[in-house]
Amino acid sequence: MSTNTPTTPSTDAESKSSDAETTQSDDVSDRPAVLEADDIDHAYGTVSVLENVSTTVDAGAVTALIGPNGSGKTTLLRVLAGLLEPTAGSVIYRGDAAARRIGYLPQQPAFRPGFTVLETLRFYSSLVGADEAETDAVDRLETVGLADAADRPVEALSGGMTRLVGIAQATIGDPPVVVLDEPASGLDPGMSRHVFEIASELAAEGTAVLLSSHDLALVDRTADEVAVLDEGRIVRQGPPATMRATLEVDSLRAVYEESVAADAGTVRVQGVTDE
Ligand SMILES: Nc1ncnc2c1ncn2[C@@H]1O[C@H](COP(=O)(O)OP(=O)(O)OP(=O)(O)O)[C@@H](O)[C@H]1O
Repeated sequence: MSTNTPTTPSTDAESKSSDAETTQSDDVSDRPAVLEADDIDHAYGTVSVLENVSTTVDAGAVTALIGPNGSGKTTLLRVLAGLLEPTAGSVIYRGDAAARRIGYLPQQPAFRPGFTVLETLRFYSSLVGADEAETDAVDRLETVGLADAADRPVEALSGGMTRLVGIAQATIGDPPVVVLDEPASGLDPGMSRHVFEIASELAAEGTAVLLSSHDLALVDRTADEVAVLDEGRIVRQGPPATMRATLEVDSLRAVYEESVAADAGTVRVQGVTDE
């Protein structure tokens, strides 16, 4: 990911965390941009939510958006995923031709009641023309650890299980870009780690994975690139190790605290909170 906002230089050595469990990719040099966003603004009515965001989302990498509540992460993800038209600027897809270019997990996934988990995923597989819709659906369920829930009606799932079905749904058709809005929200610690591992595995296979998260420890360990969003602007971006080194701090949490203006305990509401 690159932006026209403050950036930090990256080197291969710096991009690798010393954490033994890190899954960050080794090589940052040959990741082609799959999505290219240029000078994005977005406003809901008169409320400006994104300003001058220019960035790329790269193949073979996990890119994480972090930022306070209301800073514009969901809005930016939806613009990049092509689900929301920006008020100004453009998003260009530069990936390969694909039946499904972008898979998307919404912040609050919901599925039509009355069908089982397997039927639901089979339906999504058939939409993207998967020849082996049944096998594909079963594989996705196994990947997210939900094979035992295959025959359960979707309305009988817990919140965390529904999110896992959403993640499975987002990867159907092997889209070159997978956008996950807070994929670990509501998941227990083990499943949160598992979901980030899935993101890493997708990136290792060449997928451009873009996610948002408030779990800074998992982001620190997993993401190849991080963009810090504050009040609709990317205020810092780069590999987490580079950001830590630049600011001479030992955690992404400290980078975050140095980068955002929000006071703990107060949500800055764009269009309402005074500058
Ligand atoms: N449909 C909408 N109409 C008007 N304002 C909206 C709409 N959706 C979002 N907003 C406003 O846009 C701003 C950014 O919201 P967004 O959901 O993108 O933030 P976020 O960073 O994803 O927040 P969170 O971490 O709480 O999920 C907020 O001030 C929000 O109230």
